[in-house]
Amino acid sequence: MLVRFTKMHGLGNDFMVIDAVSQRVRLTPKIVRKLSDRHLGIGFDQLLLVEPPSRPDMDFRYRIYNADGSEVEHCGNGARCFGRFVRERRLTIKDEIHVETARGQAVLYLLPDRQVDVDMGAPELRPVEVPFQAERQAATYFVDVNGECIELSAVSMGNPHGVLVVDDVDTAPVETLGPMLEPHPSFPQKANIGFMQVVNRGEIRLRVYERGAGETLACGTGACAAVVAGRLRGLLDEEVLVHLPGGDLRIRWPGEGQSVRMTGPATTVFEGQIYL
Ligand SMILES: N[C@H](CCC[C@H](N)C(=O)O)C(=O)O
Repeated sequence: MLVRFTKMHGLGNDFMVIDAVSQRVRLTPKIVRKLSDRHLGIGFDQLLLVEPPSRPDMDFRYRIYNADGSEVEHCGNGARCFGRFVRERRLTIKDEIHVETARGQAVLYLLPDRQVDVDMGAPELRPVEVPFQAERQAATYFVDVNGECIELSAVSMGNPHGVLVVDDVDTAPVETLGPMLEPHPSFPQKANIGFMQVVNRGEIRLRVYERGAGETLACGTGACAAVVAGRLRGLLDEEVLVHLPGGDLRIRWPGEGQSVRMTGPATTVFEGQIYL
C-alpha cells in the first residue's frame, strides 16, 4: 500500500504525519517501529495519524504512536503540527480545530504569526488517574531507584509524567536516571520523565526522557507537566517560558481544575510517500 506522509517537527521533536481521512492506512506496532528507524525507515519520535472523528462535536481524531510502536494518549508538540497539517492540506478551513484524543480532547488555535496555541485540557493529579502508585495525592512523592531516594511529582496530561527538580539541566542524570524511572513500577503504564531547572518564577529549563522514544529535543506534554509540578510546589507563577533543548514553549496554567495552555511553533520539513 503506497501511503503519502508529511515529515514535521515541533522544536525538533519530530513526527511522521499521515492523513488517514483521505487514504486507508493500517498500522501495527511492528510497522511503526520499522518506520521510526532513522537508518532503515523514515525516522521519527512519534507517528501522528489524522482520522475522521468518532464524535459529532469533534473535527478530527488524533492518534499518536511512539517510536517503539506503542500507541499513547497525547502529544503536545504533535498537536501543534496536527493543526498546521490539517490546515495546510485543506482538510479543514477552520483556525479553531477540535480534536479527540485517546483520553479526552484538545483545541488547537492557528495564530496569525504561524504559532499554534493549544488548550491541553486540565492535568490529572489523582494518583490512580496518572497512573502512579501512591496512597494519597501530594505535590511530590519519593521513589526508590536502586537504593537512591528520588523526589518527583506525578502528573498526567492524558499521558503520564514524572517531574524532578534539578540544579542544572546540563548536568542532570537524564541518560542514567531517565531509563530507570521510565519503566519504574511506581508508574504502572511507564512515564515520561522531566528534569526541570527553575531559573525564576516565570522561566524554567527542561529536558525530557520520553516514554517509548528516549530523550527528545522537546516534549510538549512534558513542558505542561513540568509547569504544573512547579506550581504545585510553589516555585512558579501562572505563565512560564519553558526552555527545551530544541527551543522555547510558552505555558500557562491558572491552577487546579483549569486547562493548561501551550503556545509554540510547528514546522513542515518535507512530503513523501512510502509503501507500507
Ligand atoms: N512519549 C509520550 C508521547 C509523546 C509526547 C511528546 N512528544 C509531546 O510533545 O508531548 C508518551 O509516551 O506519553
